Amino acid sequence: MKLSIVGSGYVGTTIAGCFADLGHEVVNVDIDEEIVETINAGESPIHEPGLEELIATHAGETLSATTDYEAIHETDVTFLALPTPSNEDGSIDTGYIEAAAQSVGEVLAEKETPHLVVVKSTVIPGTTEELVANAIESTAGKRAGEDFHVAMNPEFLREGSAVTDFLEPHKIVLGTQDASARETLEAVYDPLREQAPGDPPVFATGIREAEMIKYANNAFLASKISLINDIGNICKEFDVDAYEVAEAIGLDDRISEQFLRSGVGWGGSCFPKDVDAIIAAATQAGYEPPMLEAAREVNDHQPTRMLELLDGHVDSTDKRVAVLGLAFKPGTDDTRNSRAIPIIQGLLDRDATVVAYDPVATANMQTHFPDIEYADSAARALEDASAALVVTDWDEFAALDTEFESMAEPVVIDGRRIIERREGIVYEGLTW
Ligand SMILES: NC(=O)C1=CN([C@@H]2O[C@H](COP(=O)(O)OP(=O)(O)OC[C@H]3O[C@@H](n4cnc5c(N)ncnc54)[C@H](O)[C@@H]3O)[C@@H](O)[C@H]2O)C=CC1
Ligand SMILES: O=C(O)[C@H]1O[C@H](OP(=O)(O)OP(=O)(O)OC[C@H]2O[C@@H](n3ccc(=O)[nH]c3=O)[C@H](O)[C@@H]2O)[C@H](O)[C@@H](O)[C@@H]1O
Repeated sequence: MKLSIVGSGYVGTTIAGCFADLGHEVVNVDIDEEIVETINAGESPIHEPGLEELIATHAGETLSATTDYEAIHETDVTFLALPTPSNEDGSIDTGYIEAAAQSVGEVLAEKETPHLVVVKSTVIPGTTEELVANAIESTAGKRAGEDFHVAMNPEFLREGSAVTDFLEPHKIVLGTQDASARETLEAVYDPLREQAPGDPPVFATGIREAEMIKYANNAFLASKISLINDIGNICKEFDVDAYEVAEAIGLDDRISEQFLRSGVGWGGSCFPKDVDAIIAAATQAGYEPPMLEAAREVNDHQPTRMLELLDGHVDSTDKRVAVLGLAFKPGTDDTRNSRAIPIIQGLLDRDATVVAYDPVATANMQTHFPDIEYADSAARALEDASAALVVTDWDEFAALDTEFESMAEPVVIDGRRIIERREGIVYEGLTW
């Protein structure tokens, strides 16, 4: 099939490369010329394992990119993979998706053959059928459900494993309001289902349900982490190892072992944004969700607890303190909503001299904190430091050993259970 994908960021580029690899003819439409040129040169504009190879293989053949929305005219299906960032009050900013939908409508005005517009972005229930359909109608001069169709197909990939997650999904959720849209979307995913291990189930549902499923999925996972952090904090009070507890409860199929790593909490471009967005939307609708508010509160508090553990060992005023790990999780250079941000801010509030290290995320953190010191290795960050705070579970931190000997005071506060307790260091785990 011929697919156009509007927005070529983490989601848009990943699904473009994967759909091309599955045999579809794909064009990426993005307003960013540099991204477009990069894809057309056979390179990936984002760092994701396996994506560079897919783009190199298919660019110039069945994969291309353009800034010209006209390319949509030649395609059957358009995916909208636009950002839906947070407004000040936590609600989603629908400006990007509305602008893109209007541009799509301008092209559909001249198109005579059937067209399906699929929302891939994470959006509040009602956005696809109302805002997106209306925006297209306004510029196309056509009717949704008659002249063109809309659908919602949430995405569950994770950064750092985006290609594998997309090609080997736990489920494919198709939100449609009519049979023809559902059949078209099923045809888009048929090649993926044929090759994916375990024949992932297709969950056909309504558009609003599909929109909500995405928020429910992320809210549930974020809450699961907050719950294990709450339990972990209790464990710490009773000198109980929260990781032993998590391992045991994870053996119960009803709980499952995944997302039970307690520590300094969840960050990234999605969990915080999506939890905020669904709380804001629910509150506006008249229901304040106490569980989700508590999940957010626990998450906001974990960095404070980590800093309080530090205070119990060291007065960090005018002392060098190492922060190991700046990315919101290992395998990415993304620092959006990283737990390192409140940790660094808390250290600066204590007048500590912060020396930070991350294998790949230094440049991104420099935009948040241009004036702190950045080391080029964990070993250098530890030199003369009176404490080290471990914020990201990069594997290389597990290998640190004699490097701790160069610290002024060998206090290690571990927010991710990545350093082993050992002789010669004063070790504090956040929840163990
Ligand atoms: N990043 C992730 O891991 C996941 C993200 N999502 C959701 O997918 C959506 C997209 O997220 P990302 O890919 O991370 O965003 P992103 O910020 O990485 O990429 C968005 C792209 O859209 C382009 N763009 C903006 N306005 C445009 C316009 N009018 N026309 C054409 N292109 C335009 C930007 O230049 C950028 O390349 C969001 O709603 C997000 O919540 C869902 C699952 C996973
Ligand atoms: O909507 C999205 O964008 C995506 O958000 C998350 O993916 P992502 O944010 O890339 O990364 P995760 O692996 O889920 O980690 C999120 C945060 O939770 C933390 N985490 C994760 C697992 C855990 O057990 N404990 C824990 O603290 C990580 O350190 C990280 O800060 C979801 O896992 C994806 O399914 C979803 O598509």
